[in-house]
Amino acid sequence: MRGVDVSYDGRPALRGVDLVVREGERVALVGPSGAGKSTLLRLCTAAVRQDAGEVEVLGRPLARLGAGGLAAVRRRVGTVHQRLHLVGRLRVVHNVNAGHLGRWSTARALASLVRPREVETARAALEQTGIGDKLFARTDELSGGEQQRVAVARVLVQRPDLVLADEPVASLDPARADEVLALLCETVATPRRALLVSLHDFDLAVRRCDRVVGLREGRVVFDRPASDVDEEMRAALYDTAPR
Ligand SMILES: Nc1ncnc2c1ncn2[C@@H]1O[C@H](COP(=O)(O)OP(=O)(O)OP(=O)(O)O)[C@@H](O)[C@H]1O
Repeated sequence: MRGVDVSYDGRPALRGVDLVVREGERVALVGPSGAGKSTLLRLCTAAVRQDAGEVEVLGRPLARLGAGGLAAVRRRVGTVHQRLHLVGRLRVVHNVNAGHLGRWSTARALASLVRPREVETARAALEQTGIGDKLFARTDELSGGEQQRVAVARVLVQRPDLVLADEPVASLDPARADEVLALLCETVATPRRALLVSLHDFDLAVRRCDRVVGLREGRVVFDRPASDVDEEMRAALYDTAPR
């Protein structure tokens, strides 16, 4: 992103944001509520459009792409949203298999709703997130934390080049949060992939990611390797005295 401004109804949400995420990097976005983290993530799939500046994703300038070009980029991007976008009345296996939809034909996708395909792949992804036994459970009968893990399993089967995750561990207990974030980091641990993840847990961001970007009131206030992040930066971000 270069010089990106976004506003909603004239109220600025991002101001002059510059951000580069390179292949192989795991980058955390941290900052108080309303800082613009979700907006920044939504820019990367053109779910939100900038008022000024440029957004390039996987080498493609989003503003200059037509519907086909945008769809091609989106197929290579996996997302875990705050709202999980799961279909509650479907079995878990179908929600995990939604990760294949960019590659499957419509006929195959419909057939899979009747008789699920790639069941072992879905099971393996769920086992990685710790809920292998929920493969055939109804999704809306799972707890919030379990549903969050279904959304992560969906990204695991998609194997995208870029993972965008908006608070992907918000409803998990600390131990599970750490595990699931580690898993997301692992899915992109190949040279050509990357992860951009917003987190409320500052310590988790520093512990698990390569770089930490602090956002406040729509501006980048720091962008540093995790090993350089210190208490002063945390304090500046959340307006608290250093501990
Ligand atoms: N669809 C929208 N319409 C109007 N204003 C919005 C919309 N989405 C976000 N905003 C505003 O833009 C600003 C940035 O919001 P955003 O959701 O990007 O922040 P955030 O850092 O992700 O917050 P949180 O940590 O609470 O999720 C906030 O002031 C928010 O109220």
